[in-house]
Amino acid sequence: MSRQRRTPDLMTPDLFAQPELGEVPEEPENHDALGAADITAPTEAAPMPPQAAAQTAPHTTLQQLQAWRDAGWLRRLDVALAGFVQTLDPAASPALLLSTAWLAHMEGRGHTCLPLAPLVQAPNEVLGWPAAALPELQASVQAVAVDSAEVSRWCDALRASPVVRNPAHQPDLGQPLVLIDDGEQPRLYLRRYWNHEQLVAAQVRARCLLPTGETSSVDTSVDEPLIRRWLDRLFPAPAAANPDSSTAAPPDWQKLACAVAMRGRLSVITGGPGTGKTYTAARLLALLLATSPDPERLRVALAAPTGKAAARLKQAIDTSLIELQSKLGQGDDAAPDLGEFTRRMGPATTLHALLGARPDTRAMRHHAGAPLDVDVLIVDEASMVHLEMMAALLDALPPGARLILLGDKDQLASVEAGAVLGDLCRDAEAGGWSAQTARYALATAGVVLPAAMLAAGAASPLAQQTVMLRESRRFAGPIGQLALAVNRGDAETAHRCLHSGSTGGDRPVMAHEPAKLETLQALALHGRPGAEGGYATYLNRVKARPPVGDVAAHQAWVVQVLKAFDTFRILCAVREGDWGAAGVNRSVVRTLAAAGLLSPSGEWYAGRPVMVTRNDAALGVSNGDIGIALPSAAAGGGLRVWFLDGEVPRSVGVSRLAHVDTAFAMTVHKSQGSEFAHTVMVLPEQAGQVLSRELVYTGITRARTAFTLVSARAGALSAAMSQPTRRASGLGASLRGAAGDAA
Ligand SMILES: Nc1ncnc2c1ncn2[C@@H]1O[C@H](COP(=O)(O)OP(=O)(O)OP(=O)(O)O)[C@@H](O)[C@H]1O
Repeated sequence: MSRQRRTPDLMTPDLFAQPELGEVPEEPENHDALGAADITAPTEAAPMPPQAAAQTAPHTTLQQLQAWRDAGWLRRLDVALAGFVQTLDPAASPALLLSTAWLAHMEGRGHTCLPLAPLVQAPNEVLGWPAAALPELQASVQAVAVDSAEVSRWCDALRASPVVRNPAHQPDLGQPLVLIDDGEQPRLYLRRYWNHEQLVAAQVRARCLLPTGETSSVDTSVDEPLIRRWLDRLFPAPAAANPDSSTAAPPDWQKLACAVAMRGRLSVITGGPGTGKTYTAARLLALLLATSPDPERLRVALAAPTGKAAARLKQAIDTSLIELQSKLGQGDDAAPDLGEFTRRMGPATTLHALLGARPDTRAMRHHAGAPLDVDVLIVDEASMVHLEMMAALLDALPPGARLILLGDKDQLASVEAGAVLGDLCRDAEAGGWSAQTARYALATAGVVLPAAMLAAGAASPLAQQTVMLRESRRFAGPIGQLALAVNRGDAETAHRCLHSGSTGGDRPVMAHEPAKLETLQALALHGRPGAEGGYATYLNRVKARPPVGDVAAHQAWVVQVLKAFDTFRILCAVREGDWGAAGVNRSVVRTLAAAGLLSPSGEWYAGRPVMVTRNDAALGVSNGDIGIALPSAAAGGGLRVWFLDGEVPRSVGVSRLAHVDTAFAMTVHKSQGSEFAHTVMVLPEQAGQVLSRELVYTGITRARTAFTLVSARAGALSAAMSQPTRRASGLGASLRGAAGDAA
């Protein structure tokens, strides 16, 4: 890594000094990526000095930032934003410029703010910079803050600038930065993220039942006996207590989750894979219908961050409702007509489509002024919803509508900034229920909440609306054990799961570490030794094309090919490099071509699997959709990319799909919301902080029946497991109402 030497005068400890004269700051570039588009320049309350002054008063802090950029520690954008701040405030202190660049860098890594004290204590860890950066970074941080006890001095330097707003005392005049020093951890925000966080916190607070029950958000019309009657019909009676056992049967968390969702306008149902989140949501819908005074008019919408996850949600809810319909009995007048409701509900959509995202603008068609036309909104895979999207969603939701968030709090957060579900579920494991909730749970669900899970002191309103499902119906075996061990950071058990037992290909969980690329290529071709699998399975089906012109047979063939492709997938931790998704894709294409299974001539060829990388409403495709290029049914018909909507295939001509990647291998990030019978997860030699516990947990839980780890380096899994990610966020503090807003 090349590195420019820093000029000696940059070592000056007093970064609060006025800027030196000399260099013109770098022109700002695409600030919109950081939300700088809504930065307004001079404000009435604090007029900015004229632009001309900026050109005569730059200083060498920018040189330092540029050197860090050249070293690859900062992005161009991070440095450009600092330069932009300096054009707004030519008197910007070095502390402000450094903080701005660090903040932008943090945003690029998924954090919504820059926490000041942790940066002083462990700058490399917070910024994710390599060890080589530590001496310079430490010198700069110490010059800014002196030591952790003096973060207040850093805050003072930031507050001195008119571009930094203190919301407790200053109205929002478009200042690009916001400093929160509210008694919790001092933290710096880009204005946009502060506004999103405030909106989410205010909405969540308003939508949750307060523990006292004395709030306008409480649905006082909750008919507890009616809910109890229906919940007892929808869920099986609890197993009779075993007289020989001293331990009580665990509560029916699913039933509790339904009861809790009936009394607020927000509820969060979290749980690992297969714990019954969608099963519960379907029962909740039946309960809402059964207890609604006007069930025919209840407007329900289903949504998820990706098209694939939305389709899975709809399918799972429909299947559950149809099963329930037969269970409840059609002859019973009191039972809601779930079949009719399923038809009326319509398809599940992506959140982008639901909110009416438009190209080239962040503004949505639906917002507080033009709210969504729904009474109940169920959002699955909520762990993938980033802060900006959650803010847009809550803004567009009518005040009286119910929002039900489903998701696994332990999964990877979105690539974009924020980990909202993780923040909302911070206390989900512990419960934290109030005495009032305990009474309500007993009255409506017959659930006795364990005493150890009741709040010791004041109960949080959000905790009253959050239920964690704890029993996996799908992952009781080795994949579940491995996922659990990873989640706990228990490397020994994870290693035992991966390496004990026979060496044949029949074990559900296996590992090759350290592995060679040839091992991965062999897996891609035929799956595990002795078991059918790999990409040969679907490619052999591609070859069995039905006679040209037979449209029905063609349709059935397309469905078979697409389903066969979904039985096996390679997931990579990173995109670049030999062990990244791009390199593995190239290598797999070569392997399959050498085996005579593919004829990759040019960009498009029969059997090429692709992932859509950009939403395109006109084509009806969403970012993350996966399709396969296959010839159309007609004679001489060209290649089209076929996608599956439930059981129904649809296609788009290849020439119209400009934004796609080959999808033999995809990143773990992109695989969220999908499952494959056999999942192979590839870990590279080097991945630094990208290799996190959440990443490997997410990869493992994509596997339905078999999981294979292919690691370029021995010990990479253990290293990843020891690295849980905690995204910097002030949402928890904002939910507690710690930070007010003067505007
Ligand atoms: N209480 C239950 N009784 C019987 N079967 C159940 C129960 N809860 C869930 N299941 C079954 O377990 C399976 C997994 O449930 P479901 O798909 O709802 O889990 P999930 O948490 O939504 O999974 P994912 O993480 O994949 O979204 C389904 O087949 C479902 O029908």
